[in-house]
Amino acid sequence: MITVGLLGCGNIGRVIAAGQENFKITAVYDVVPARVEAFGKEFDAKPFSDFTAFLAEPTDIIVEAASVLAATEHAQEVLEAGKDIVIMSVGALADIEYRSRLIETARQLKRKIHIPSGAIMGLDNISIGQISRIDKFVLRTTKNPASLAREATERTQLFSGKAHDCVRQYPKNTNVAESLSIACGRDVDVELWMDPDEDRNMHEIFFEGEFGEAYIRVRNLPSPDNPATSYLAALSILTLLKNLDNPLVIGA
Ligand SMILES: NC(=O)C1=CN([C@@H]2O[C@H](COP(=O)(O)OP(=O)(O)OC[C@H]3O[C@@H](n4cnc5c(N)ncnc54)[C@H](OP(=O)(O)O)[C@@H]3O)[C@@H](O)[C@H]2O)C=CC1
Ligand SMILES: O=C([O-])CC(=O)C(=O)O
Repeated sequence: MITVGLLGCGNIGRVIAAGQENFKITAVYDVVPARVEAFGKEFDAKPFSDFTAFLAEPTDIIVEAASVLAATEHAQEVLEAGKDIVIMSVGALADIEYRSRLIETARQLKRKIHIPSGAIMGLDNISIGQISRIDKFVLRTTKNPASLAREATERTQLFSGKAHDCVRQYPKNTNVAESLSIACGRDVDVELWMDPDEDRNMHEIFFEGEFGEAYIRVRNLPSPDNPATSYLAALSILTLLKNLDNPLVIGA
């Protein structure tokens, strides 16, 4: 049985904990002590408010489902402690120097950094961008203003530019832009819109290159506990965890 240390006892953490089968969350950590205590009690995991003690607990893998700040602060020490990590707050990897350091540490220590597909589809074959010519890559994300903690009476563009800049400005809403950039091997173009008539978290991907062209549209239901996060993102990381010990690897 794979043992998991969960960093972040929020919306995604709860979906993962409720779906445990071939893995067991044995240790949990969060910035909110009362939350981590209650979570530990509910899911029979040891609660920690001190990160060093959390990391020292024997676990096979740490799952970060907290924030870009948490991933930035802790991913390196997780790898240095000899553990694999799953990073949900992929925006942390927009810092190229930091990303390179993490990858180098993982390579030296023979550890893995897993990035779930999250709130999008198609990440598998978008990786062909690493070996093949790409002529156009645009991610257009549209959310209800409430999901962005804003108000608007009409469709409004919030951002147009590169993924790295977008995820820095909207770290709770555009991690997918960074996942796509890593998969495709370039800082992709991003548009972020808020639309009061859209009740879903919509991600449209326009992809053209040597292979031909693709258009992917995902209209996600928001998570019940956090409208900024699509429910698909929680399902995605849960699926990744369930397949960690599966010898059959599917997809690019
Ligand atoms: N890759 C992808 O496709 C997607 C990624 N995400 C990202 O996944 C992450 C988790 O999402 P979700 O579960 O919905 O978020 P929630 O806000 O519901 O839960 C996150 C939990 O982690 C806590 N937390 C935040 N910062 C830290 C820290 N530095 N150390 C310890 N605990 C911390 C939060 O506390 P507090 O409430 O006090 O902040 C909260 O309890 C987010 O970063 C989100 O942006 C979301 C959707 C898609
Ligand atoms: O959940 C989503 O739809 C996307 C999201 O918030 C992110 O990429 O951070």
